[in-house]
Amino acid sequence: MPELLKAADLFCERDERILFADLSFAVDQGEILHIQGANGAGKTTLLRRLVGLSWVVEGNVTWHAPVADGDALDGNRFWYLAHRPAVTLLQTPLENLAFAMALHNQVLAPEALWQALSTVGLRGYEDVPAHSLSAGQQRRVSLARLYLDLPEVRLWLLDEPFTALDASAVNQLEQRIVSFAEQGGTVIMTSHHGLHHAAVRPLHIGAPL
Ligand SMILES: Nc1ncnc2c1ncn2[C@@H]1O[C@H](COP(=O)(O)OP(=O)(O)OP(=O)(O)O)[C@@H](O)[C@H]1O
Repeated sequence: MPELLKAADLFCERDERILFADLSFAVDQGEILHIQGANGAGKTTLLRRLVGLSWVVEGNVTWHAPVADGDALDGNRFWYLAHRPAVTLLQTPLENLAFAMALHNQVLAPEALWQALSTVGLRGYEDVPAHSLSAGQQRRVSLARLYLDLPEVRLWLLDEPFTALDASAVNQLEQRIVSFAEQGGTVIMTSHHGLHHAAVRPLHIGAPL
């Protein structure tokens, strides 16, 4: 079976500093690729390149089909949760989640959205504007997408998903990531937070920590 995602000979230079060079790796189904590195090492830049949102990384990325630099992947088949939670502050958590679904050309029953929000601890906050939520609650709005049942979404790209979460939410997200991988899903994530499981494969970029 071909790898789900393959990156070859990636090279990135910013402001005359080489962030990474000759970087090659592949990710298979059921794996969790944990991109690690110091602040500024280029983790977000790399993740954006894998999704096709970066124009500054040379090299080849293949996700079943070639993904050119600046050529976004088919968004219906993966979740990309960026470093900042993509939450529209004037919308409620429910509206944010429904909008994310619409971008995926999906319509789920409202009960499924309520359930996902409840799972991430936002019961009672479904209908308040997101600007009145705390940083951790806004992160949870973004993470609620990971609790929707979308069989065609087999890849998650998560940029620092644990940011602003309390200990129990960190624990819950760890378990969710692991169970997704155990069901054959693939996760590529950046995090300064350690994740310990047999399915985790570290990928270190930049100078040794
Ligand atoms: N738009 C930009 N223009 C110029 N340099 C940039 C730009 N975006 C990022 N950089 C630089 O690229 C380097 C890598 O940034 P990136 O956000 O990928 O790092 P990171 O490893 O994700 O860091 P952190 O752990 O702090 O989130 C940084 O030195 C940053 O200043």
